[in-house]
Amino acid sequence: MYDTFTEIPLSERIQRLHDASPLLIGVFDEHDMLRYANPAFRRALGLRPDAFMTWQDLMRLNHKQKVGTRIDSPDFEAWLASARSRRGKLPYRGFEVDRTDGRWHFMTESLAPDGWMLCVAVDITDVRADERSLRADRDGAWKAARTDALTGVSNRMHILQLLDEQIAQLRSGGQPCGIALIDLDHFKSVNDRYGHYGGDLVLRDFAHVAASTLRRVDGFGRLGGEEFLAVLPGVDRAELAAVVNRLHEAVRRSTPLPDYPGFHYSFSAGAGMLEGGEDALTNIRRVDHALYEAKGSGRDRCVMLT
Ligand SMILES: Nc1nc2c(ncn2[C@@H]2O[C@H](COP(=O)(O)OP(=O)(O)OP(=O)(O)O)[C@@H](O)[C@H]2O)c(=O)[nH]1
Repeated sequence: MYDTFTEIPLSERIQRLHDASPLLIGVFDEHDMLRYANPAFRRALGLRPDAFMTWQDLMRLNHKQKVGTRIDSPDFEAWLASARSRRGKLPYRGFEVDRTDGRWHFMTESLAPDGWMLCVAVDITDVRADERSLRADRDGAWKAARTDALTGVSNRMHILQLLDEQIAQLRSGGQPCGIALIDLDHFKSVNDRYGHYGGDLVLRDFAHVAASTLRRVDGFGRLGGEEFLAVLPGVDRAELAAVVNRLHEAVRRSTPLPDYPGFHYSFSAGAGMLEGGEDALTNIRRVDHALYEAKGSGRDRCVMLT
């Protein structure tokens, strides 16, 4: 398509506007890999013109080089897990971002049904600065209310809320959704042998491994104790089984206790497709039966509901 006055192709005109704009414009694919970023986006996040990476690696780079997004948390992995638990879960959201150079951005995320995401941010450093600390406190409280303090993933309330949203989607004719109820095996003996602190390290490791294995659109939260729930929109039974299988393999490779490099742990899972005709707790009860069966038949396995 051509601009009628100047004969410049519209796509090129849009490209030039992006290149010159102080707006940060970035596009991530369904695997959260950066696929497009305009120069302002690259400058703000300290990215070279030819660099493409996942959002997680981008945040790692920002944290290491102290550029771009300000990440003050002493536990970077917990910060990452917490940020991921909210990232790309809604069709649209906007939030304020604090940068290491003292500037502030209002970042928006627009999600397409296929998982691609458009991120556009505007500099708001000079706007309503007086109320910023108030807003930051409010946002901090909002996040804390949805985050599991030990592992950084969604807490019980937040993951059940994500589950409710998927049930509502299903009821309005939306995509299918898989769920997996996961329980670490023999966790009491992990605590007995390595102490409560050792047990906590294992819980954090599992949350980290799961967050790295699942997709951005997936929900993942700790229901309590050593029990977790994964919510996987858009998968069928075979894909659901493959995801849990990948998680099993990743956990088998993991060595969460630095003082005991030979220590490994496992989990059992019950998994199935979400039923739109049932509420969240009834759905969880169904996969809980499968989890019980997985425990009873030897652990370190997943039982899929038919
Ligand atoms: N370290 C630590 N332990 C916890 C936490 N929450 C719950 N636990 C412990 O997790 C253990 C769960 O034990 P059980 O429910 O008996 O199950 P299990 O030993 O994992 O055995 P199976 O589930 O049958 O494989 C208990 O010892 C709890 O004290 C926590 O936040 N940190």
